[in-house]
Amino acid sequence: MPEKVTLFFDSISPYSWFAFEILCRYQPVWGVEVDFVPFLLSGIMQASENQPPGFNRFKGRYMASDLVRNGKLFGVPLTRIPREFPVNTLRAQRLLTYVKAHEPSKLAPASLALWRAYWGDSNSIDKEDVLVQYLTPVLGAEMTQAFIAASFTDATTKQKLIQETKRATDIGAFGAPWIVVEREVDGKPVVESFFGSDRLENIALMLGKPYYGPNPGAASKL
Ligand SMILES: N[C@@H](CCC(=O)N[C@@H](CS)C(=O)NCC(=O)O)C(=O)O
Repeated sequence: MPEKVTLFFDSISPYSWFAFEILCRYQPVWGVEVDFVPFLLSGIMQASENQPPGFNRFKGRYMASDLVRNGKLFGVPLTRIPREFPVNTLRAQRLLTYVKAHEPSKLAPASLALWRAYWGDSNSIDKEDVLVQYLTPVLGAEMTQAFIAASFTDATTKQKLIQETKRATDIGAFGAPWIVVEREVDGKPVVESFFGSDRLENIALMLGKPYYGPNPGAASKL
């Protein structure tokens, strides 16, 4: 059984952005299979009877500075809590689900573009013109228009997003990023879940892989 890391994410979640970036950097270092899976955090919150941390004003205030500090630590251009927060990411997550199904190699750049739009540039990703602006450099103008139109109406995409959200709930997810690590120990499959972008070091330890901090490329040049 090959080692596999599955990252469930929603573009509303800035901590998912950190984990996604770091996992992209470590995938070639660790040589493990990585699967990025768009899900719907609002569905996870509902199913797990949890609440986004920002709903508590003390946690919300702390998060605002924690996020900017972590952006610097991880080398991710998160600048501030977006002007319009939260936004509904149903359209964005359906669109990423559609991209994964039809143009899988574009999932990572498309996801990163949406985080940059919302958490970097404070542009609301529930707006079609924002999706067009940020995805055109990734998919090209024609494909962007076609994918946006199709993903909003396609029944398979709608079902897939529901299924993936349910799959994460069934594994025990209560937040994002939700990271599932599959490996074999003594010939038996072992599956473990991790919550948060601050668990990459634990994952490295579990997989018996090196961890050089959030930017392995920079560390190797030291
Ligand atoms: N300590 C985690 C925090 C991650 C986090 O707060 N994620 C939010 C979404 S952006 C969440 O789902 N929170 C649920 C909870 O705190 O129970 C990290 O550094 O990544």
